[in-house]
Amino acid sequence: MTSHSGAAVLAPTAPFGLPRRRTPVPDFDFVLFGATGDLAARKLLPALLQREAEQVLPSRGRIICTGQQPLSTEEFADRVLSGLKNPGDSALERFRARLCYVPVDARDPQGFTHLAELLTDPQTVRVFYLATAPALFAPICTNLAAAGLVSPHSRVVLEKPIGHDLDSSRVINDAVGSVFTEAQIYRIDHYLGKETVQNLMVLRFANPLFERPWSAADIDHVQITCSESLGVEGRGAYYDRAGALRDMVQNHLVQLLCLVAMEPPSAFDKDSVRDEKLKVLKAVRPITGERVRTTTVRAQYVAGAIDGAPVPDYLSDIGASTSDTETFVAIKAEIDNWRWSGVPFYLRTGKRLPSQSSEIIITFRQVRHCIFPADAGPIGPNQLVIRLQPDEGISQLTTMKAPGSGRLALIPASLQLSFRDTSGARIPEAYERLITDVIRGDATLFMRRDEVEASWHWIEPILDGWRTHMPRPQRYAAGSWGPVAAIGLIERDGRSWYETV
Ligand SMILES: NC(=O)C1=CN([C@@H]2O[C@H](COP(=O)(O)OP(=O)(O)OC[C@H]3O[C@@H](n4cnc5c(N)ncnc54)[C@H](OP(=O)(O)O)[C@@H]3O)[C@@H](O)[C@H]2O)C=CC1
Ligand SMILES: O=C1O[C@H](COP(=O)(O)O)[C@@H](O)[C@H](O)[C@H]1O
Repeated sequence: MTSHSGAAVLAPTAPFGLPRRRTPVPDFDFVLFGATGDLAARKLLPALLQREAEQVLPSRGRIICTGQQPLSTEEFADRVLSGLKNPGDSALERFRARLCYVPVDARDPQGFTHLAELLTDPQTVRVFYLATAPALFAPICTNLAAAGLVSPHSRVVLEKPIGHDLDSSRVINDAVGSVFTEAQIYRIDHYLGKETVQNLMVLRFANPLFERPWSAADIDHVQITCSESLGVEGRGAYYDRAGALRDMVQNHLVQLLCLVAMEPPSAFDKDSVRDEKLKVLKAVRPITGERVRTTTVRAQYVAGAIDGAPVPDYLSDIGASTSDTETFVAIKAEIDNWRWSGVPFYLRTGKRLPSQSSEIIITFRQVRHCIFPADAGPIGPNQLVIRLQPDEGISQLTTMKAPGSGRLALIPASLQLSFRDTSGARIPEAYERLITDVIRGDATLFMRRDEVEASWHWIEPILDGWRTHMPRPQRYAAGSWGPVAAIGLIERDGRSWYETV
């Protein structure tokens, strides 16, 4: 086999991804708060429709949608269905039959009595999915409890970010925790539902080939990049209050860091995995005071171009005349434990970068002694590139002999494995898996309270340091890989950022 780049391709010998679930999805009532919002329209309802098309949903499963807007079920369904791609095979009609819309103001108990009229069977699994601003999580939970809607078979899903900082996150967790037990609370981070992110655990813990050299003894550094070419896409009001650190690093990048760095859990179950992630969070070195200057970069995009098309600056995108919100962050993180001492983890994320791509790159240490003549060419470090999106897969950068009978020449070569080509299967959207996991009651790919708070505990000193020492974000042109300072962050250590596809 050869790859599109002409390099050799690793032939797969086993199917990838976590074991396929056989447990059927039980009968359910899925109550979606924020059903008229952006997340519901772009991710949640399409994910449910896809599950419908795959005939995974039981015939007794209702999707009860709520929002403030006074819509009838028919108006809501018309609006939603017109925006969804028809998967064919009568799935759209079956899906419409499950939908129901109830106007509910999260802060007004009245609407909850209407929900109570619908939710009459306490034995049916009830999922309350809170796709609203986090400020509404507490009132929604309080009103659900007051209306008698919380049964032992109820679960609540909290969208990220949970809070704005450690204190606000604790307040929300306390309020939700006074109504639901921890086992009933599903804190979602959709990155954990991405096929390749799950595969990271399989890669590490089902392949001794990778697990054995997985430490400071053999790994030089790790890069985690989530690059977006998109801007804030109509979410300016939210984003300008959050910024890239809260929006992406506190959750998605920190979770990826944990999955790369954690010790092998004793089993693939929710608490074993979450216990190990928590240990990593406790070992990440705090970035306090002036250290933000040398270990972090924050920046905001100005006008530029992506793929030849002009792109306006951030202020025009959010319709404001001034803002100090960062749309780019780079951080050098260090983990103070036996396995990772001395191995920097470089985290980078930003909007309006050259490509929409997320990757984890593990760079191994150089050979200890080179036996080849200097004129054979350099030996680059081995790299393992885990592509989360697009074109999910793995590449291994190696050094090979250039074919031919002349003088020995060493060349870099890439062994590529594309999950799509390997399995031939459609790669599911993260929310498809996560939503059915909640209905099934599997919390393995969700965050526990202590994890979320430990992550805020690490993020908060960075926010404090920025307020004091770096109140103004640097600038970068849309379509570039961020400010020069981000390059400096890694070059100071004698390394360079890997430019993602
Ligand atoms: N959009 C995204 O890509 C992502 C979003 N998230 C998170 O998901 C959540 C929702 O985000 P998003 O969809 O973008 O937000 P939107 O602003 O698009 O939607 C907010 C939703 O909340 C509803 N709402 C607002 N106020 C009330 C109220 N008082 N009572 C009842 N419902 C209310 C709105 O209803 P109405 O329209 O009727 O007012 C609307 O359905 C946020 O926590 C966000 O951080 C997480 C990851 C990605
Ligand atoms: O949670 C969020 O994630 C998206 C990026 O998700 P992806 O699956 O497209 O990589 C980001 O655009 C958004 O700002 C953030 O809230």
